[in-house]
Order: sequence, then C-alpha cells, then structure tokens
Amino acid sequence: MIEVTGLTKRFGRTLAVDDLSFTVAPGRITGFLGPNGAGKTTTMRVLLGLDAPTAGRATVHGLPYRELSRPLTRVGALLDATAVQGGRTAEQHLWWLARSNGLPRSRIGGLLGLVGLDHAGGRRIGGFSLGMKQRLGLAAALLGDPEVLVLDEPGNGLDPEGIRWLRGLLKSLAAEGRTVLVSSHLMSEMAVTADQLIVLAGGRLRADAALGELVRPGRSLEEAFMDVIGRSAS
Ligand SMILES: Nc1ncnc2c1ncn2[C@@H]1O[C@H](COP(=O)(O)OP(=O)(O)OP(=O)(O)O)[C@@H](O)[C@H]1O
Repeated sequence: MIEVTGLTKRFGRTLAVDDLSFTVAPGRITGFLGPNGAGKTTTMRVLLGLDAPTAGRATVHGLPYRELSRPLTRVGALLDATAVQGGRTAEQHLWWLARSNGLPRSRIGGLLGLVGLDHAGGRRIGGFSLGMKQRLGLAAALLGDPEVLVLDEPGNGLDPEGIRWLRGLLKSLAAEGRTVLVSSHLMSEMAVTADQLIVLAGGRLRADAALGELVRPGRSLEEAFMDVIGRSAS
C-alpha cells in the first residue's frame, strides 16, 4: 500500500507537487499519468526518499521510505534506468545492490533470465541499449521480491515485443497481490495494462478512478486524459 497525503514539493519558485493525496492499493496496476512537468517523477522521488517533501507525507507500508529496513525487500523502484555505472557488468550491478540489502547472489541468474538478459549478464552496462538498461532496472527493482513496485516510464526504449512482455510481467506481479504504480505517456498501452488511473496536471490531482470509470464506452483513454487535464483531443 502506498499513501500520499497532502504532499507538496517546491523547487524554489516552482510548485512541482501541490497538496496531492491518493492511495495505491495492492493487487492491481495503477497507472500514473500526466503531461510533461505534471509532478509524477517528483512524487515518486519523494515516495522513494530521494527528495524531501515541502509539506505532507508519502509512505509505503505506513512508513516513509527512509524508515524501512532493507528497503529493497519492501519496495522495488525503477526511476532512471540510465543512472547506472557503465563500467560494471549487469551481474556486478545486481550483486552490488543485493549485497547492500543482505540478499543472496542466487537470485541474480533467475532475474536476468526473467528480464531477457540471460546472455548479457557478463557484459558491461555502458554498452547496453536503452531497452536493455530498462530490463536491467526492472531486474534491480525485483531483486528483493518486494510487495510494492514504483516504476517511472518502464516501457521507454522497449521494442514492441518488450512492451508486450512488460505488460504481462506487470499483470502477473499485480495478480500476486503486489502494489504496482507505473507512470507512462503511452495511453494506448495504459488502456490495456492499468486497472486504476491517477492523473496529475500542474502538480495537482485531476482524476483517481478505475479505467472503466474514466473511459466511457466508445471513447479512448487518450480522449479521457485530454478531457481530464482540460485540453481538447482534436
Ligand atoms: N530538481 C529540480 N529542480 C527544479 N525543478 C524541478 C526539479 N525536479 C523537477 N522540477 C520541476 O518540477 C516540475 C515537475 O517535474 P516532474 O519531473 O515531477 O514532472 P513529470 O510529471 O515527471 O514530467 P515528465 O512527464 O516530463 O517526466 C517541473 O516543472 C520540473 O521542471
């Protein structure tokens, strides 16, 4: 369970997140939508203890991220798949993360297989494509077998087969009872992936609804999204 309560985040004069409240429930995929600069990444960064809130709270399992012990076992996150040390191999990267959270090395091989990098474990990350880095980031997020996943645009750089694979992975993680929060700009993909949608614009909550509530029959998610953020879908 993720809870965001009265969250506000300012960067100087920029109000990135403005009195935002929502909860993300387990057992379903919650899509986190909003135009560029809406505040999605900022909300996720506060949730993951990477930025301090100006006001309000963001908790996972009832606690701020920094108060979780062995956080990788509670929350898996993928924020910026390119923010990895290119000199390490994929295996070395995962082992470094695992060791810092007291996790066994034995999970690494299986996870590399799960994300389709089984033949690339010994290769340096610096030579990876964006899609391969996203896959590695997903393996890192899953390393601690966490109940909660926070994924910022995980489909970036994935090829069509990869997008389909990601959809299946997210659905199976939610079906196992995990909490899955995933941001995306890909409306057609979200329409076939998400169960619940949270829409931000200008740092404020614009919608928090089940897919079927937000998208009326005969309309697309893209049209509903444009309505919600106050732009015409011409
Ligand atoms: N470190 C920072 N310093 C100053 N301003 C920031 C910082 N991080 C984010 N912002 C600003 O906060 C606002 C929200 O940005 P954020 O990255 O959270 O939006 P987003 O919804 O994730 O956008 P996108 O879809 O483009 O990734 C923007 O106006 C952005 O310029």
